[in-house]
Amino acid sequence: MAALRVTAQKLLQTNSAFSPLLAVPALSRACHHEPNFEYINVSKVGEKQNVGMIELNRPKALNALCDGLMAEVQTALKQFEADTDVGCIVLTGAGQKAFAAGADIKEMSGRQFQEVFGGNFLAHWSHLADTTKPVIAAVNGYALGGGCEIAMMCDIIYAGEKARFGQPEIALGTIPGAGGTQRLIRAVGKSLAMEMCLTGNPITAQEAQQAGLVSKVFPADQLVPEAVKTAEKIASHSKLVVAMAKEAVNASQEMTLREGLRFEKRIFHASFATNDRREGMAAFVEKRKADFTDS
Ligand SMILES: CC(C)=CC(=O)SCCNC(=O)CCNC(=O)[C@H](O)C(C)(C)COP(=O)(O)OP(=O)(O)OC[C@H]1O[C@@H](n2cnc3c(N)ncnc32)[C@H](O)[C@@H]1OP(=O)(O)O
Repeated sequence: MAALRVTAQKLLQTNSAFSPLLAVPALSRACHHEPNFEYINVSKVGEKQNVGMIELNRPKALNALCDGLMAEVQTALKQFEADTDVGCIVLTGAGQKAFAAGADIKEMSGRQFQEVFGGNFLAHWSHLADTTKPVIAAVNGYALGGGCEIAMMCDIIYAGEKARFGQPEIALGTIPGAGGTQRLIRAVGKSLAMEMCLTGNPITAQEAQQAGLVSKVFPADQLVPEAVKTAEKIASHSKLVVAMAKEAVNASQEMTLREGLRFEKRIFHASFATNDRREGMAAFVEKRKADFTDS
């Protein structure tokens, strides 16, 4: 309990001037099992405390994604995956200047080919894309390089009005390595993806929304509360069936239309094996609210 109080105090002190968490209407609570995170803030938020919140917290380095930070994100995601109360996760950056300005260039600059190739550098980042619970990226400010890539690993991207999305690796003499070319082309099409990767120029939140990278744009101070509101809505449904829906949507990126349609239908059939499908339909017929048991 004392540790919980200290963590909550730390959360408030660290970000009291600008933390988007403070704008979340429902009480946010630091996680019970929280190890000593150095680079991120982790809490459960929402009225029912069923939304996992991960806030990248290296504001002096514009939340650059050093190895330690990415390892902590992986740990927090594993915790939320295992937490049966959590139905959705929100990933955001501390402050409004940056979601994340990319991989930590200072850390990366001395690395050699044999180290990055031999050690399969960046492989562990994909944990974010493999999460079975839905993840919403709430992007204020810069989402550049790896920052844009981790946003694209999430299932939904909401942006603040001043967000900037870009793949500026070309100016560093390298190229995106955590899905920047592949996910971008699927999200915005070849011409814009190519332009972004070859010029390094970022696009605005509004351009990203028009092109399809972002689903909604909000005033900066409303971004996280809106993301939490959506996360709460998702968390109010059956976690089992939410995972099925997420898998079906994601499958389309890797399948032909014919394969995707078959896969979707089979998952739809599978939902009939769940108690929650029975409960959801019974609740509609009986004109009452469904009481899902995630079974
Ligand atoms: C994942 C893969 C495969 C690759 C990558 O992600 S490579 C990185 C791609 N990202 C970038 O190239 C962006 C680098 N940052 C910038 O261009 C600028 O910082 C900016 C345009 C985002 C903001 O410029 P501003 O003038 O407002 O702020 P700065 O003084 O430049 O930055 C403040 C502070 O943060 C440090 N910083 C920023 N980005 C990074 C980064 N990616 N890695 C490490 N450190 C970063 C910056 O050095 C400065 O700190 P110091 O004053 O202590 O040097």
